[in-house]
Amino acid sequence: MRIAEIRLTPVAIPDKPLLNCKGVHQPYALRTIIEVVCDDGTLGLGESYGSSKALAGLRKAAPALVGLDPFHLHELHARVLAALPEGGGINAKSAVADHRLTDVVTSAFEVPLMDIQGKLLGRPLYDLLGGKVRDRVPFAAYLFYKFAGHIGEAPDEWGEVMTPQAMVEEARRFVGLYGFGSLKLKGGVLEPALEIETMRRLREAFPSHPLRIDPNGGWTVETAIHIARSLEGVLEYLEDPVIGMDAMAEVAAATSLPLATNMIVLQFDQIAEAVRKGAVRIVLSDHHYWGGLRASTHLAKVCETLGLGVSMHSNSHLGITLAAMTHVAAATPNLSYACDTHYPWTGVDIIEGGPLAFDRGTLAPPPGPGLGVGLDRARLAEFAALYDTCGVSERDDTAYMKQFDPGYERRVPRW
Ligand SMILES: O=C([O-])C(=O)C[C@H](O)[C@@H](O)C(=O)[O-]
Ligand SMILES: [Mg+2]
Repeated sequence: MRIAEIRLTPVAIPDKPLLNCKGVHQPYALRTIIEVVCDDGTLGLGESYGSSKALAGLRKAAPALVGLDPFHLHELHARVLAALPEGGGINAKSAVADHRLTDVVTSAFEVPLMDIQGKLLGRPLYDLLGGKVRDRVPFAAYLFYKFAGHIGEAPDEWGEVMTPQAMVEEARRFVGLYGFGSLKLKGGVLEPALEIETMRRLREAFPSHPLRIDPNGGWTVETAIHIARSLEGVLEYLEDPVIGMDAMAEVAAATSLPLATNMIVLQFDQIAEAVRKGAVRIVLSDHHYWGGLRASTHLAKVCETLGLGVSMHSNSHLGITLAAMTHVAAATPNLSYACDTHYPWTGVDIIEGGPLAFDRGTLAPPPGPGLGVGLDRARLAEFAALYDTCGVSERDDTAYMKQFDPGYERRVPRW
């Protein structure tokens, strides 16, 4: 059995005006849907980034994969490396760490190949990753400060969330709708005193929910140490308070709070330095840039060996990604925290049966075979058409923020 055809479909999906330290989410988030078809007709599905660099890499590597045996994942990686000798990162504007293009492309195709393997074997994908160690995977509510609505549009159903009290209401709604048992706040948006107050109010309103905050490196070392000390005993972990390995190590040395990251440890060769410097105690995995589902389980094993915790990162995404995250999380014994997900903010999907439904903040991996999700071709065509017409061709939170506030400047650290 060989790969006969690969189809790549960039899509745009509606997003909300969610704030972070670099600006605000545009009205559409971009993704690429990947279909790998074998010569017997078996179809594997995948989902990856929609940035132009990621898409160009996927398009360049795809022809080199025709003829590949879907079980030969080492050969997949070798062919991707050969097809993309220029390497590089995937983000147009990355000032700091970036995701390695060859890992992103390998991962984007590894998921559909494993979907195919599962279908051929008649087994759910988690069985190809060692079997599930949990029936349901816990996810965290991903809380964002937000504007009421997009430019030129009426307020959305979540309305404006720009104060600590409004954030408590957002959290209540998330927990009421989806049952999430952990809360993550995207920080670095309001001045530090207000974000400390937000976390304290969340603690009062949700006394037993683990809490975390992630300003994406939006604070100076001084600000981060002040905030960390103010929130000791309140947070389960503090994610990427500052930018850079040395700055993270400085903050880590000054607080009892464990630091987590998806910004300074993005590749296997960055783990040793982080451990040597004591910069992080928790690494966020993400199969889209760590090199795939198997690489995510390898990362978890390395973390176990080094005494590091494992959590899971997300970006705005659809159900193929969520299914893949759930399979790998179900098969990761030392996943020590609820996984991040942006999924509820998206609210639409291109998978059959519509969006996957959380129950008490958890998801069971779709039963398979493979990923256990199918494509709704009408919805795929709809969001592919939106990609062509929506006017967003690259994520740029800062440029969109300038439309709300012409004087806005991108500053990291901001506070
Ligand atoms: O944990 C993280 O750093 C993220 O989820 C990255 C995302 O890009 C987030 O900052 C966002 O959606 O604004
Ligand atoms: Mg993060």
